[in-house]
Amino acid sequence: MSAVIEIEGLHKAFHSVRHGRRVAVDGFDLLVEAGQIHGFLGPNGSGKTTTLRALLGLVGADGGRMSVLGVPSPRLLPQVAGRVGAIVESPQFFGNFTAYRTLRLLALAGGVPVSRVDEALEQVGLRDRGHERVKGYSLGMKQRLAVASALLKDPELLILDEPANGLDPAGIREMRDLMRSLAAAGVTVLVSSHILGEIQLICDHVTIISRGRRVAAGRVDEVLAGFDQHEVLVRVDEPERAAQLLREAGLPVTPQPDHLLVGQASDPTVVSRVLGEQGLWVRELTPLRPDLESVFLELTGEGGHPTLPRQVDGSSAYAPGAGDGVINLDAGVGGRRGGDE
Ligand SMILES: Nc1ncnc2c1ncn2[C@@H]1O[C@H](COP(=O)(O)OP(=O)(O)OP(=O)(O)O)[C@@H](O)[C@H]1O
Repeated sequence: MSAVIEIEGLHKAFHSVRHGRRVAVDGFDLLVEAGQIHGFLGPNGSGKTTTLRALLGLVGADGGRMSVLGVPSPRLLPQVAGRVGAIVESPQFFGNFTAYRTLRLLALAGGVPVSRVDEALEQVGLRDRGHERVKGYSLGMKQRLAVASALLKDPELLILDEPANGLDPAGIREMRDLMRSLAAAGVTVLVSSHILGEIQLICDHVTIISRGRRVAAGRVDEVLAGFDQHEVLVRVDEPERAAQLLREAGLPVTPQPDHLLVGQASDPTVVSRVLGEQGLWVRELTPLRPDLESVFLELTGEGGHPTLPRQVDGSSAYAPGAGDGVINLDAGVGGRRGGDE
């Protein structure tokens, strides 16, 4: 896999008379490889937009190394700009123009064949409505028009900053389908968001940023596996007796009001066997898998974990240093490893 975006050690601080110096991005790393739909996740104000703006030369970085499609960015970005589509700042469209006219103007200005206009409208599902005025468009349609404007040059890489922002569930689903179809067509997509369910549904890889630093990166399933406690939820008629039997079998049990949480149950049949052998039959046995939301909340310290962000990393290219509160997951290996907390 070739690197499409590489960021190493990006630093950016803003200075203002009122707030003084504010560090927005603090030694951040990002690796996006060809063919990925890569989710860039972080809470509000964690540095996502600043990172993307710095990558594209819309704001100057204070330090770090960045490249896009193999060339140093932003210095040599113009060399590959024709292969990159990006929507980092919401484009404003003239309400009285149709989508077709809008894109035609952009195509002419950008030296793109006008024949691409219909194709781009088709790609975002606006072909049938392309001759309507933009002011009559829904927010979702405007977002899709924005994506169409980035697709005009038929890019290899598409960078989208919060494309689902402000969309209703139907609009979010349209955006998701659009990204999937682009990825199927071979476009590498980097999409920032704080809508975690969306990212989990669309993206194969993820990088999580918190307070300007990367706290997790890798394949979504590997990042999630690093947080799998192998817990199962058990419902049974005699919970107290069941808890005692399970503890005697060496399994940690946390009683809840209407069920038991049993840890270290990577093989849930152990639980049913221990209980069944004593005549206790389970009514429900559900393995609990972490989702991106719970992992995100834990990593970004927004879920009641006041500890410093830890790092989960499925990418060998940026194996974090030892002894810095890091969890390092080798590609393809689940489970927690390395220095934890
Ligand atoms: N032009 C600017 N001047 C001063 N501070 C800024 C500027 N742009 C961003 N910041 C600050 O940098 C930090 C990171 O902001 P950034 O917009 O990159 O975060 P974000 O992750 O994109 O957030 P959101 O999801 O809310 O868009 C914030 O504290 C923000 O206030």
